[in-house]
Amino acid sequence: MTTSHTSDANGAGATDAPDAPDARDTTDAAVRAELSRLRDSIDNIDAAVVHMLAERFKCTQQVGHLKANHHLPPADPARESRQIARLRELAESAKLDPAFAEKLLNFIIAEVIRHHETIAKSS
Ligand SMILES: O=C(O)C(=O)C[C@]1(C(=O)O)C=C[C@@H](O)C=C1
Repeated sequence: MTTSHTSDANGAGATDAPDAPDARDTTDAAVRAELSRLRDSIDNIDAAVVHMLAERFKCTQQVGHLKANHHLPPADPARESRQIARLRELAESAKLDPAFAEKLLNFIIAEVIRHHETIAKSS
């Protein structure tokens, strides 16, 4: 930003020469740097989530084959209840919304059950 401002959140800019960098330029640069730093961490976390999910699905694929081979049902609601109770507790102690943790686990498990059903049909 190279023009002067009549006012801004810092109260800066009103007395700047038209083409001089003002306080808002400095703030913008600092905010952009902070945003970029945080986004780098978010990208790393998203990558870790994808890798962890890929590992989880590798395990559940094996469970799917085991269940199909032994004529076990794809879903195990009692196991799910224990997982949800455990995850809600973990979420609470990690200051994550337990309802969100439960929704996320249910979303993942629904996909796993779909995979199990596909495996069972094809075996
Ligand atoms: O543990 C099992 O029996 C699974 O099939 C895995 C899993 C899960 O994704 O965690 C999926 C479906 C079941 O209803 C319960 C749990």
